Amino acid sequence: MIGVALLGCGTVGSGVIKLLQKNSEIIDKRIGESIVIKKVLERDTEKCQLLEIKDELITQDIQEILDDQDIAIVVELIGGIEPAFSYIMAALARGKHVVTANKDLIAIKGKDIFDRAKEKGVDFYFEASVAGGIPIVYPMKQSLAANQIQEVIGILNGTTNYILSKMSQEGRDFNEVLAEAQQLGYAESDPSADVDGLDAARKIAILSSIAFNSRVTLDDVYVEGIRSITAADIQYAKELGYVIKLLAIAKENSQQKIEVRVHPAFLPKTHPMAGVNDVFNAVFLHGDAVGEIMHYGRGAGQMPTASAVFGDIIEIARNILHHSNARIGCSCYENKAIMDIKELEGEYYIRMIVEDRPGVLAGIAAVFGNNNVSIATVLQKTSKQGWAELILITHRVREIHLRDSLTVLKGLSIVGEIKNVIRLEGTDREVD
Ligand SMILES: NC(=O)C1=CN([C@@H]2O[C@H](COP(=O)(O)OP(=O)(O)OC[C@H]3O[C@@H](n4cnc5c(N)ncnc54)[C@H](OP(=O)(O)O)[C@@H]3O)[C@@H](O)[C@H]2O)C=CC1
Ligand SMILES: N[C@@H](CC=O)C(=O)O
Ligand code: NA
Repeated sequence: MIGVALLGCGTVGSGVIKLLQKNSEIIDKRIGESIVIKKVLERDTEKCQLLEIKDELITQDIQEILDDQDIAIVVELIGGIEPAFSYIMAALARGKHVVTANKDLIAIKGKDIFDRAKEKGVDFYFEASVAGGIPIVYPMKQSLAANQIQEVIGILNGTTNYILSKMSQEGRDFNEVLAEAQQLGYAESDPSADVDGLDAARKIAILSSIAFNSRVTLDDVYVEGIRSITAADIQYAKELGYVIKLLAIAKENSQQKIEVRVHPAFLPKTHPMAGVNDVFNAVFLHGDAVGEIMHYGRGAGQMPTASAVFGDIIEIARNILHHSNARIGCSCYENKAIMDIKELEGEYYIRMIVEDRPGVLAGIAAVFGNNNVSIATVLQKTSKQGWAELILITHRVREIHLRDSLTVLKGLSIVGEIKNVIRLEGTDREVD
């Protein structure tokens, strides 16, 4: 028997219990030993009772779990930084193995946790923390371990992908779709973490650390969310042959600097990630040996996330049975610099309101030209009371030059408003 304690009986915790109730026979046969839930920490005991968990298993006291010698694996599913961090550190200190889905914690406190796990010779697994049910953490640490990873591009947040998909395909309103995503159990307890890009930033911090063997924390990630995306931007993207996705991007350049950012992006309709819709996530990566690969599946939701959590429990159980715990630890043995977003080079979509009269376009083009920004595409749209909407796509330019141009343009009387600026991604992809 391998004893497990669950901390938290919310969306994911309940999923883990349901999965064991449904598939315990097959799980136990695959491991060669039975997995038994010995305790569930939950402040709202009614939630557990609904799942037909025996009353005596439910506790509100973490000490009962820490002191129980029969509990080998602690599964943290309460979320947030505290008390999750203290509970995990205490469990590791007691020689217990830990599984978590908590990307908030790993992206900030990862180093402390990995150090403690190493010191105690125990396992710390976190597959569900990135892209929910999609296997990506373990494959990167294991199956792809012989590769130098050059880039990782992810759609890593189910809630925002669901919102953008519904806005794009059904023309629905942002707030209405967000409420639906919350209802479906996709969103974080504070959904601004999803909408403002923080959740995806935490996940790409974790993947970058694994990919480039250097600790990347949440503070290192440049972040923009999706609140600025309007129906007009989505429509122009379609007209120009793109879709808008919230992308999480990590690359290593030739000077071993790490570029790590989360922002909405225009992605060509032909890109493999352009068809990733609704709550689905995808991680697209390039390794020097494997070439391009894409992992695709449900990035949020009760049972997909429980699937990833349980995969970790099973792996640890096997390690316990074969006395092989702590085989796969943290691989951040380098200390690489992080690139400033202003050093970025890329193509940009710009939507602005300008005066609709002769010479205006030439004036705007001159500002861009003077700042080394070359324009690839210009569209002029609806003209209202002397004002027109101008859509521009740049060639590949330095972000600092684009920002300088926009600062000058904002000061011109011919420019009413810069409505939005969105980066393009995946336009230079070479298919090998
Ligand atoms: N939902 C998803 O699709 C995914 C979630 N995750 C991650 O999984 C974790 C859990 O998420 P999720 O299940 O959605 O969250 P929920 O809010 O549904 O569940 C968390 C549960 O933990 C309980 N809890 C919180 N603090 C304590 C505490 N101090 N003591 C006892 N119980 C506590 C909460 O009770 P109460 O309600 O009373 O606060 C709640 O029942 C998070 O880290 C999240 O980021 C990862 C991938 C996908
Ligand atoms: N809120 C997250 C849940 C999984 O991490 C998301 O929407 O992807
Ligand atoms: Na995962």
